[in-house]
Amino acid sequence: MSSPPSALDDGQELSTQGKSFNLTDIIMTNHVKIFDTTLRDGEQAPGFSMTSGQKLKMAKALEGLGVDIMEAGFAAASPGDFEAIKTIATEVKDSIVCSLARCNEGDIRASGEAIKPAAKSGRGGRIHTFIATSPLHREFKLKMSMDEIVRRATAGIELARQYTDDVEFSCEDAIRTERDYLKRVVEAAIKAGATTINIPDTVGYTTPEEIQSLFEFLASDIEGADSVTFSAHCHDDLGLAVANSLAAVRGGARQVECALNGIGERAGNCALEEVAMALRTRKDFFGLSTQLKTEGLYGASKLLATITGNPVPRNKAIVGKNAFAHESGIHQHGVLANRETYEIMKPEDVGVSTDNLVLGKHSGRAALKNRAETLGFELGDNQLQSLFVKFKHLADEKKEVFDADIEALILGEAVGEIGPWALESLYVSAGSDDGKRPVATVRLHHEDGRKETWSQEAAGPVNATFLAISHITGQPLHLDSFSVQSVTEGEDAMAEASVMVSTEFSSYHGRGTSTDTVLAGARAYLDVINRIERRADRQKSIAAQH
Ligand SMILES: CC(=O)SCCNC(=O)CCNC(=O)[C@H](O)C(C)(C)COP(=O)(O)OP(=O)(O)OC[C@H]1O[C@@H](n2cnc3c(N)ncnc32)[C@H](O)[C@@H]1OP(=O)(O)O
Ligand SMILES: CC(C)C(=O)C(=O)O
Repeated sequence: MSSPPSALDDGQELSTQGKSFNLTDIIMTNHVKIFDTTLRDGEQAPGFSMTSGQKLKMAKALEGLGVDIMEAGFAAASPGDFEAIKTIATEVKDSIVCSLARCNEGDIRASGEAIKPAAKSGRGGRIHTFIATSPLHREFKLKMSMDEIVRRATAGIELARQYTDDVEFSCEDAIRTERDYLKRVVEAAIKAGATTINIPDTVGYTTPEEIQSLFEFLASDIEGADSVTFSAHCHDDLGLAVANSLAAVRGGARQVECALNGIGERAGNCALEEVAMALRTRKDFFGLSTQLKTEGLYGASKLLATITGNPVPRNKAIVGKNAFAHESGIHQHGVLANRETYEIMKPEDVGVSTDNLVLGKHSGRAALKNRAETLGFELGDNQLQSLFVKFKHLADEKKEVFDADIEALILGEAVGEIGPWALESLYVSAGSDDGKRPVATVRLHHEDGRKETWSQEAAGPVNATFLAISHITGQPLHLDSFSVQSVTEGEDAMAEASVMVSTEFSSYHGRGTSTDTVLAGARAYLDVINRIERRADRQKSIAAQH
């Protein structure tokens, strides 16, 4: 198979506006800087705002990922954002911390003050100042002439340079700006001292070919181009943000602005995890690297989803639950033979665990046998066939078949129903605002005849219920997740609760259903405890046999 042409093939001739030049002569570095804007453009989207503490937590995760620059906020936006940037600039050691500012004195001074802790420590902080340049924004939004915008940009950059040597300038809505005028603004910005020139596709309007040619034009036609880093900032209104960012890089951009999970204004920004893994996976094509520790991508993405309360869609590239999951028999068969049949990246390279064949109704014998073996069961052909029949029946009823379900099938048990513990009654008092905490009274009975009741107070009714169950069973569990979803429609909808728990040795998933959500939760929690106890019993009897 012949390899695809690299973006940086030696001697690649580019033609822009009738001129010819060699891109490798102009772009000396193969390092693409990752400028993360999760905490600024990402946070400014509805439903994604974070407290200062949450921003710091995310900032630490981004630092751990190895982003070159993190835009921590917009210092003039609010006292809270100012303080958050200042704290991040104090705490973050390995990434450059940046604040956004309009081209006006107040914003730039606020940004300069906010990043001072980073500047003082010698690491340096960045001020990112911007002004719109397109005709629409000039006429209707800013109501400024072309000359006035150039004056504002120049003055803003000069002021920013009094605080830091690291000044980024953005021509907002650059894509819809006349090329001649864009050239004029960018040249003025470079003369005024900007060290990074960002070309935003503010409204997600461009196409890969168009943006690549624009960056080639900048690299070849702008005076002072070789003294600055060109940067792309693409929005996803047409679903092209990642493709456009990669095309910009092919055109000469050496900084990509992006956000985890692709969050950002409207449809979002270029997704950090996607652009980073595209550069890594297709290094043969792009010939470029980032300094990201991509193994942290999945964890950082999950942290962001948890902090903002916005789950990552299952089918999201790189970090979605399905990104490395295979349910179809033919795919599973291929992956078991050689992962590369259906995987272009290693799950562990983005921090996803490798045990990810999802068993469901489309799965085949190969995957079932493999999972049974992973769980420690060697099956003969007849046993596998009989298990497969039971498994298919179960998969028709359940969306996903978990390890514990398979264990139960192999051992001939009904799924999620059999003890040793059974819930006899649950009574919960909650909802008053008279200062009393919710109380759950739980009565369980064990198959050995024991019956026990316990009342527990806690911050919430579900928490109180779980604590009471743990008290009776002697199983204090650490929850990985608890969720409830409606599985039928109408006022008496059936709720399905799902509980995930990790112990030292394994993960357990329990389910419970009821029209009462707290009762569904109690059943799911008890389901987990029963699974743990049954497994322990099994292991004891296996040990006794040997
Ligand atoms: C493409 C982007 O993502 S840009 C970043 C967008 N992010 C944000 O806006 C979040 C933070 N913003 C805020 O908190 C507020 O908008 C503030 C505090 C910055 C300003 O609030 P206000 O003073 O009430 O102004 P308001 O938001 O109503 O309007 C923006 C003003 O800035 C002006 N302006 C907009 N961009 C720029 C710029 N780059 N440089 C100079 N002035 C600008 C507008 O012309 C308008 O001026 P006017 O008040 O004289 O009409
Ligand atoms: C401030 C700039 C970079 C921006 O967010 C945009 O144009 O989308």
